[in-house]
Amino acid sequence: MQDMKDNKQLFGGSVVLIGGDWKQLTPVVPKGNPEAVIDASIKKWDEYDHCKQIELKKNMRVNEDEIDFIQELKHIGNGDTEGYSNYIKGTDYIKVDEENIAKNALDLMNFCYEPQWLAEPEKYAKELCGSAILCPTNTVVKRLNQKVLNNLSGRQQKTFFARNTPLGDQPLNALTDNETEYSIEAMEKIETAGMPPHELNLKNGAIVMLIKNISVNTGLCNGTRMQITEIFDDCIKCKVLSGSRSDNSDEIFLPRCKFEYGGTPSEPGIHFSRCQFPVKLSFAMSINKSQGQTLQKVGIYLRQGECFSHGQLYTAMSRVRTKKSIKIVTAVLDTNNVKNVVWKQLLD
Ligand SMILES: Nc1ncnc2c1ncn2[C@@H]1O[C@H](COP(=O)(O)OP(=O)(O)OP(=O)(O)O)[C@@H](O)[C@H]1O
Repeated sequence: MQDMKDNKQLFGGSVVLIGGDWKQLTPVVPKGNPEAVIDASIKKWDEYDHCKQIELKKNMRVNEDEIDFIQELKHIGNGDTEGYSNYIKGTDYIKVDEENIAKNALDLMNFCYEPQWLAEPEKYAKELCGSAILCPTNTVVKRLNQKVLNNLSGRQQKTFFARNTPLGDQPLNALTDNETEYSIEAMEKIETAGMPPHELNLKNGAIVMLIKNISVNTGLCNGTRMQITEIFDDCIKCKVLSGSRSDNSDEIFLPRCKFEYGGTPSEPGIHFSRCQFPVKLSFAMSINKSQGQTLQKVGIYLRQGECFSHGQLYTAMSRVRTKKSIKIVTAVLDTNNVKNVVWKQLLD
């Protein structure tokens, strides 16, 4: 901006509006400890002192009559130990109210995805799309997605295996047999948030998330939720259910796309390209991926691991409009306590 406007002031003298919520998740720093994450915050930017902060005070997502829930979300987001009776003194745990507890994954699944919705997924597309199971890590997300998919009745089911091709100097055929086997296996095992899996299980009626910006202007962007309506060998047909195209339930055809992995310090190991449909199952998703979404029901699954990073619990709980739209499976059976990580340096 400075170059374009030939002006050495910050942003070339233009007014720039940056929006965000300090209580929500931070940018991801691969393998970063809390100090590294805090260091990556905009608060550590040299020019941060030049920014004027304007506070938006009203929660527009939560229903206006949910006064206690609005207050509770503030307490959780700010990590308040005072004035919030659900805080367990001397710890970073809070007690979840009984009405928001689910006993296990099955309970949670039945809450988020009612059996009748799974039996007639096309009829209940909006309902299925309005729900999500959220977890702190992607490994658990994958397992839960498969569980819901198994319970979904769909007339067509297909598994698509990606084509993984090594990039860089050494082609696979230059390696010995053992090395080739190892390299192929290594590529197939790699899963990241920004790339579809090597093995993609799809079914008619399944809820998936687009993981590539196809056309931002027309609402087909990373994070758009859709329902699979037809599966072909070389493309999939999907109904768009979230974002600007959701009102007219547009249907689109998606071909396979190329994704690239490696070649950067945050993506160690083999450098390769993966050719796969640009979607991931999205009955369950990571809390990070849910940031920005508004949902009708949220199931938070913590049995395989508590929230471990700043703002995860707050982000997960603040996706919905009412408190009764949340159920949580806590880390330990018969305990209602969940960990709430808040790094105060990131707050105001
Ligand atoms: N001006 C408004 N009038 C009515 N409702 C609004 C308005 N702005 C936002 N909302 C409601 O709040 C919800 C969240 O809005 P939006 O996604 O723009 O907020 P956000 O700041 O990006 O939220 P978050 O960061 O928590 O995801 C919307 O789905 C909508 O229901």
